[in-house]
Amino acid sequence: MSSTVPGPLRFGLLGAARIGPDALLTPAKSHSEVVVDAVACRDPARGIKYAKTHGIRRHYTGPGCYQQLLDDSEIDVVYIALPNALHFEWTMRALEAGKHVLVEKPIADAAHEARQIFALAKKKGLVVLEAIHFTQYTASARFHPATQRVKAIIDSGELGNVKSIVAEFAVPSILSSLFFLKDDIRFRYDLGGGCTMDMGVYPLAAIRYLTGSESTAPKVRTATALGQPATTRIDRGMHAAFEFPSSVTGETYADFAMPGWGPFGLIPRMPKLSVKVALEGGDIEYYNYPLAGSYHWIKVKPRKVRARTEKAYKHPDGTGDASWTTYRYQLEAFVDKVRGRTPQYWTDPQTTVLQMELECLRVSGRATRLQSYEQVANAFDVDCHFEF
Ligand SMILES: NC(=O)C1=CN([C@@H]2O[C@H](COP(=O)(O)OP(=O)(O)OC[C@H]3O[C@@H](n4cnc5c(N)ncnc54)[C@H](OP(=O)(O)O)[C@@H]3O)[C@@H](O)[C@H]2O)C=CC1
Ligand SMILES: O=C1OC[C@@H](O)[C@H](O)[C@H]1O
Repeated sequence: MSSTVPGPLRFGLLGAARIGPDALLTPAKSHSEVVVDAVACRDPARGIKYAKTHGIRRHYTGPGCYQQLLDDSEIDVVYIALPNALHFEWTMRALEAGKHVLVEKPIADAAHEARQIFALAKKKGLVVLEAIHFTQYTASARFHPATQRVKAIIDSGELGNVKSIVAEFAVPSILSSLFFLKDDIRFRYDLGGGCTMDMGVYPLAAIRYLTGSESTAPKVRTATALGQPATTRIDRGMHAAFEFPSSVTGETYADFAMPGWGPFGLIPRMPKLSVKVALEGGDIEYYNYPLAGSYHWIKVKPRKVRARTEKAYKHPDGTGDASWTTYRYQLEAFVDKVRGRTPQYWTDPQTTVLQMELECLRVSGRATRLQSYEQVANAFDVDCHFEF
């Protein structure tokens, strides 16, 4: 069912989250069909300040504020930027309330929850999108032109078949405190924390998309959760190895606080933000794929031929805008879908569900509602290691 609401779609935010401005509030300013009309925040003072700072007309605060926003008949779409463990519950509640939903990644804690979400959305005729903004996985579902360009180079056959692909997203430990709060939701097991469900979502989505294996899950060879004090019960980082059809191998690495190297690990590492693809006839490196809209480069290195560097901030057919972030491209597609138009890029539910299957394989205990990494390892036929 497409939205027949006249005028702009009225968005409501569940949570006065830090990501709100980047993911929705700023992109909404350049979209004529979007108005962010209300925010719900448990803390009255913070909610009022957030609404004022971002020019949001209305706010709901205090206990019960999230449901009050869902019950608001003037809201058409809900953007959910709550801690991961709350995504499933509030997405289901929003759908029950008849709202379209843009929900932050990961869409839920487990694949069976993602299936329930899409089943309810279908029943209600509503749109749900997991906000993995830099790209999505189906051939027709790429939100940022740069990611689309890398896939086009691979698919062109210029460098032959893909042999292996490695995607990394890791913050050096010395920079960690700049990105994450001391009491960050990412470090809370009870809130669905852990690196795999947070930063780990990106490299996994990247290798699935770029190898064109969105409709079948690759085989997980190994999954190594990296150290965090056992008391927190979350993974600080995750390294995983995959095998795709045609023997293409893949690796992902994500880390909240990548240790240094050398004597006592004192020499800091650089942030890791690239996807590297090795093909029969050369290599491609795509730098800053998680935030390609801010800055990126694509280095194409054919064997025996001079390397070239490309950038792509607009689609080849001229659509989009060079100033658009990955989030803005995502919003464009989401609104088109809600309005019943054909978005230039979209993700079918099955690809989102499959991503959840893989995250669960690789993730901290929370993801599968199991109690320990050992149980995760036993629950799936995978070589899981836990290095603490
Ligand atoms: N797509 C992207 O690029 C990014 C996505 N994200 C995703 O967005 C979500 C929010 O992340 P982020 O903005 O960094 O997080 P914040 O901690 O800034 O926001 C989380 C929000 O959750 C609400 N909340 C509800 N219950 C709790 C609870 N028990 N403890 C803490 N907070 C609670 C708070 O709402 P209230 O205002 O009511 O207090 C708060 O505003 C996560 O799912 C994360 O994965 C994050 C960063 C980037
Ligand atoms: O989605 C995200 O993107 C950027 C990361 O730094 C962050 O932890 C994550 O939530």
